[in-house]
Amino acid sequence: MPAYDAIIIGTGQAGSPLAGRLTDAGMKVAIVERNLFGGTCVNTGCTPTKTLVASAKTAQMARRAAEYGVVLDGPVRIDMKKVKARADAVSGASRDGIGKWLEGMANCTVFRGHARFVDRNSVRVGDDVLTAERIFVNVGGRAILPAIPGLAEVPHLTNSTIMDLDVVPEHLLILGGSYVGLEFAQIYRRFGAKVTVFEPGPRLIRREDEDISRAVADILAAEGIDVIVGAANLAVGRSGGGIVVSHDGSNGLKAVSGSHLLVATGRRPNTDDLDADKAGIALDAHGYIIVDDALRTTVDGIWALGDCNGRGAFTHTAYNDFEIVAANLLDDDPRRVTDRIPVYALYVDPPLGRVGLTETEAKKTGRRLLVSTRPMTRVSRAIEKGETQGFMKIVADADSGEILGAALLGTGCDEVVHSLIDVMYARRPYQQVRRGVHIHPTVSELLPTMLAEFRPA
Ligand SMILES: Cc1cc2nc3c(=O)[nH]c(=O)nc-3n(C[C@H](O)[C@H](O)[C@H](O)COP(=O)(O)OP(=O)(O)OC[C@H]3O[C@@H](n4cnc5c(N)ncnc54)[C@H](O)[C@@H]3O)c2cc1C
Ligand SMILES: NC(=O)c1ccc[n+]([C@@H]2O[C@H](COP(=O)([O-])OP(=O)(O)OC[C@H]3O[C@@H](n4cnc5c(N)ncnc54)[C@H](O)[C@@H]3O)[C@@H](O)[C@H]2O)c1
Repeated sequence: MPAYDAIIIGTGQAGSPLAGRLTDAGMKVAIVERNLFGGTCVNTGCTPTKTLVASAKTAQMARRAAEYGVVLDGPVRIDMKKVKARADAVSGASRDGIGKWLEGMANCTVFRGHARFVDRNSVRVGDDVLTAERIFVNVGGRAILPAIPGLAEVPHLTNSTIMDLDVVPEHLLILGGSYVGLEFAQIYRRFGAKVTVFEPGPRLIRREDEDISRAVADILAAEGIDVIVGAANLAVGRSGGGIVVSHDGSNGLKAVSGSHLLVATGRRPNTDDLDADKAGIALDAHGYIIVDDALRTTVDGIWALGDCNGRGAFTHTAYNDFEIVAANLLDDDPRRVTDRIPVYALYVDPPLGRVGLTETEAKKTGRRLLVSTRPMTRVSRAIEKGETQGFMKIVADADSGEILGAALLGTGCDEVVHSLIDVMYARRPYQQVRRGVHIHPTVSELLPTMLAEFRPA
């Protein structure tokens, strides 16, 4: 039984950097990966999707070229094999970099295979049983396949298998109108597919404020994406050579036929095949590993990081989990999950940059609120770029001046939102940055103006 100082299960966004820190600290580490180095983000998540978003944006700008006085002879055509090759190359370089780094890391042994707990100190990988005093679980998650009638009988794609497509679907049907569904909806629409999104909820991206949902729906509708919200009793089946999605609409049963089906209905943690119970690790009702504020599981000497602990669902939260665990373990620095402010972006174009509470959530706190909004049609840089869709909204506490949250939907807003993120981390009231002079012409230059224009909510 090879004995290690630490075992890491999974080479996602937390596991690999943790291997680096632990070996630097002199520990002998085993890291186990059952599939591709780098996990979801690198192989089937952020990296390939944002590469596809870039191809889709280029196609869209090429279609709009004449508006900018740029002459392109002939219609825009998509070479999907090249689009895929570009995404594969970007992902591949990242994956190979991580693989080489781990395999060349002094004091680190890489095991390729599926890890299962044997007990609280040991893990089986194939014929090997590894033991260690410390075990770090970074197993991530995968797409949920919901219990929709007919789904098991029809060919369907997930965020993983859609990466293998090297043709543009004639008509892409998408179940789920949230991050995964909407990013792929716009990507494939811009590649020339007909796209229909089915969302059982009353609106798209339901966690956001209604005005944001509406604005995103308008942006997608303007590009010809069909969105069906309130789609009840969804069922799928075959129709000729294709697939049909049926749902109860306002006037009875409706059916839409398409060539491909993408399931984008949420994710589940990879804990069902981990034998976590053999180590005594407690899971919640959805299979997430229960952790405390320092990411310790219910078993001494076992930590859970990244998507599998249910405390975050993004690459930056998984990486921050690594920072928290390393700080507590190696630096005597009591970093906590609750120090983290929720931040994320939705990469439709224009993107939605988000930080903190939504306006709806802020209202529920009972605080007196200030709100400032500005349409992108009143942002010079957006006008100059010819990208005036969307609007920006900032919410603050009227008494303390604390910025509580922001939803910035507009060109460049995945970057612009970081000005506000930094003020929130610095725990400064908005008055301290309201008079800051930002660079003209940028979208960011309107943030001080918006802070000066706060009105009671
Ligand atoms: C389509 C899509 C787009 C996304 N875009 C973004 C984005 O733009 N920005 C963002 O911040 N987030 C994005 N995300 C989310 C982001 O990808 C995840 O939050 C992040 O990858 C989670 O990292 P992780 O380290 O928790 O797990 P993962 O990256 O999933 O890594 C887990 C690893 O563990 C391995 N593993 C699992 N079980 C075992 C086992 N028993 N034995 C051995 N190995 C095992 C897996 O093979 C995998 O390599 C996206 C997700 C999807 C699906
Ligand atoms: N830009 C980003 O950072 C980014 C991009 C993609 C994914 N992600 C991560 O991936 C996670 C998963 O994203 P997601 O969009 O798959 O899940 P989600 O949980 O955000 O949304 C799932 C959607 O599917 C709908 N749904 C549920 N059951 C359904 C059914 N049976 N039929 C049709 N629709 C159904 C839900 O109402 C919801 O709108 C996110 O939480 C996010 O953390 C992040």
